Amino acid sequence: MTQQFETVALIGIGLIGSSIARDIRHKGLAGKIIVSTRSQATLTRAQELGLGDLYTTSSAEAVKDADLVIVSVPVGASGSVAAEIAAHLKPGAIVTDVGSTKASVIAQMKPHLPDSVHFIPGHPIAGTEYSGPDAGFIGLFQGRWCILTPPPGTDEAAKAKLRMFWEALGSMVDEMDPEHHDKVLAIVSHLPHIIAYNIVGTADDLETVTESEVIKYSASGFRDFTRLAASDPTMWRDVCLHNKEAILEMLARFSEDLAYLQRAIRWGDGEKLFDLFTRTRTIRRSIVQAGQDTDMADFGRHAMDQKT
Ligand SMILES: NC(=O)C1=CN([C@@H]2O[C@H](COP(=O)(O)OP(=O)(O)OC[C@H]3O[C@@H](n4cnc5c(N)ncnc54)[C@H](O)[C@@H]3O)[C@@H](O)[C@H]2O)C=CC1
Ligand SMILES: O=C(O)C(=O)Cc1ccc(O)cc1
Repeated sequence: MTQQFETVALIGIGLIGSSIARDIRHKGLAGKIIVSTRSQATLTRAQELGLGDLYTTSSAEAVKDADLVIVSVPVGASGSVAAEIAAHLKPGAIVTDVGSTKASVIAQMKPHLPDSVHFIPGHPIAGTEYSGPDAGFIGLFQGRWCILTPPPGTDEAAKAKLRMFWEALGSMVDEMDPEHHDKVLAIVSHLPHIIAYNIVGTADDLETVTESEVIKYSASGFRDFTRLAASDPTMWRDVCLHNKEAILEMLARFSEDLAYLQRAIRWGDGEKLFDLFTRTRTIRRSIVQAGQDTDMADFGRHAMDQKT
């Protein structure tokens, strides 16, 4: 594939940042990759893995010659990263992010960024429950959606360049307004994680009652929840705090529907249960048909052998 950017700066080099680094290198999309992260230990690990060409703990230093800056940090840290890099960005650079929430990231970052750069927030809908630079792998974004939430009036050429970048990583790209993104992601991603954290927590509280049978028999539906509930605590704390309104709205809807289900069970209303379970099965089948059911964690474990 041909080079798309002279210099790319990656701020944050965990699961997502390091997967992007591996893909950029693998596909030859940039002349130079600059890796920056706050902690020296993570930076040293990124260097050992050979994820970039230059390494620095200073995000200001990292961005100064970059044509594309990708911020891949927990959403609660977006504002401080924007404040650190703002005065050092190259005019004409594209600044993007990969955060799981969008309205809050825009509110945190935009006020700091100069008009001389193109700020185009993004969110690849691809990941695993693992984190850190070792967890990334080539091909994470292949066949996955990436949602861009460009502010009104965003330069079309810059948007097209970023779109081409994600397409080169194998993604399908969509555009949305940030509030809509946050509502959609609240139901398809944030709520499932919160439900998983909750059910695993409840089971853990019951351990004295169940005498460790939860662990022993966990090759059942519970096991699927434990995968999601093993996701990074910092990342998911930030998602909850930064998509509060949409998550609370979806949780309220969820609780109402759960009460309906509870009532159907209490009153032995088999028809209601059967109808719901039939409807949901159709949804699963359409997801499988659309090819969106790959177990990313298994794929990740397999692909981690490839490294860079
Ligand atoms: N994990 C997943 O499955 C997905 C995560 N995302 C989003 O991607 C972003 C990054 O997530 P992951 O790569 O999974 O996290 P991670 O925990 O694997 O990596 C986070 C990186 O950010 C660095 N970092 C933390 N605070 C920082 C700061 N203030 N300044 C500079 N670097 C800092 C850490 O050292 C680490 O390198 C998050 O916003 C998350 O919401 C998006 C799609 C999927
Ligand atoms: O591991 C999983 O099943 C995920 O759902 C990965 C994921 C986590 C957060 C995102 O914002 C997007 C994708």
